[in-house]
Amino acid sequence: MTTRAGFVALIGEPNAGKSTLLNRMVGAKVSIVTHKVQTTRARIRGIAMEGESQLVFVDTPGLFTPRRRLDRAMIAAAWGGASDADLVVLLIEAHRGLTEGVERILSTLEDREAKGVILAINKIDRVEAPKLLGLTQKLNDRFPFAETFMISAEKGHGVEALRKYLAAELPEGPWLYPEDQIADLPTRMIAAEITREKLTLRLHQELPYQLTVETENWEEREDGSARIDQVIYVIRDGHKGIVLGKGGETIKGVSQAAREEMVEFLGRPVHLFLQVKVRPGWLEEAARYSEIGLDFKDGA
Ligand SMILES: Nc1nc2c(ncn2[C@@H]2O[C@H](COP(=O)(O)OP(=O)(O)OP(=O)(O)O)[C@@H](O)[C@H]2O)c(=O)[nH]1
Repeated sequence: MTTRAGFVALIGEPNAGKSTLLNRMVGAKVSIVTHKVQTTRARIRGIAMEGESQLVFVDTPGLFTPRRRLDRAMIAAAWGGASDADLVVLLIEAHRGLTEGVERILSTLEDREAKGVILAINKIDRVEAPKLLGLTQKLNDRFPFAETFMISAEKGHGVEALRKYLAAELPEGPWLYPEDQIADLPTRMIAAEITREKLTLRLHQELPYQLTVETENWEEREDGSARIDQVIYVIRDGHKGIVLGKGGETIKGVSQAAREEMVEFLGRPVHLFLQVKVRPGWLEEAARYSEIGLDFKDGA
């Protein structure tokens, strides 16, 4: 039996549908979908098994024009992730086509002499077939993609075919993560991710970009419940206020929503304790960068 395994980087403009696609791909055989699981190579977003292949999806933050130092580090990490990956999938939006942003990404791919890049045209539910064919032609004239897929990450169209293709293209080799390790979910990380998601939902654009959630303590209680202590780290005092909200309203809401989801996920009662702490200087702390899997040798 030949096993295959490798890293797959999903790249694309913000809003292209990377998270949606990732969730689809990881699908029922979910292992981990979290920003918080790290390796020395890149941040792992999820692992999918397809036949005898293990696909490890690595994170690439949205590609945009970097302003701050951390942003630049993020971009470097994104590209680091892409160049480290065995396969790179460029996700673009069918109705937006070859935008300036996509053009920039293609130029970068050219500069880096990226080979075997797979094109996935997403949101095909939003355009008519003739337009789609024209776009496919245009993009393939612009860049030598190894393969083109037309998908709707949201509706699930074409996702299975893409996943099967990726699985077959991965290099032969042993699985990177033992099956039992995948099954044994890093629940702490998932719990942190749940809280982060609730913060995102509640704060929208206000969400401090450099916010992290960590599960600091997890205690199994005799009555079958779990006590989970988490810290929301922000980089400056002002952010603390945003997360807490007026009279603590925001954090209360977040805590309640997160707790409910954790109860559902764990199938037992949860006592959730959230704290907001300022970790100043985080931005400029090089050590932190490497800890969160960021590599800023290019450009930062
Ligand atoms: N119509 C349609 N909408 C989609 C499809 N896939 C994703 N979307 C929507 O597009 C939006 C962006 O999707 P995300 O998965 O968050 O995009 P992303 O690339 O991860 O975004 P960033 O995190 O900003 O980089 C969401 O509102 C999705 O529901 C699709 O196939 N069709």
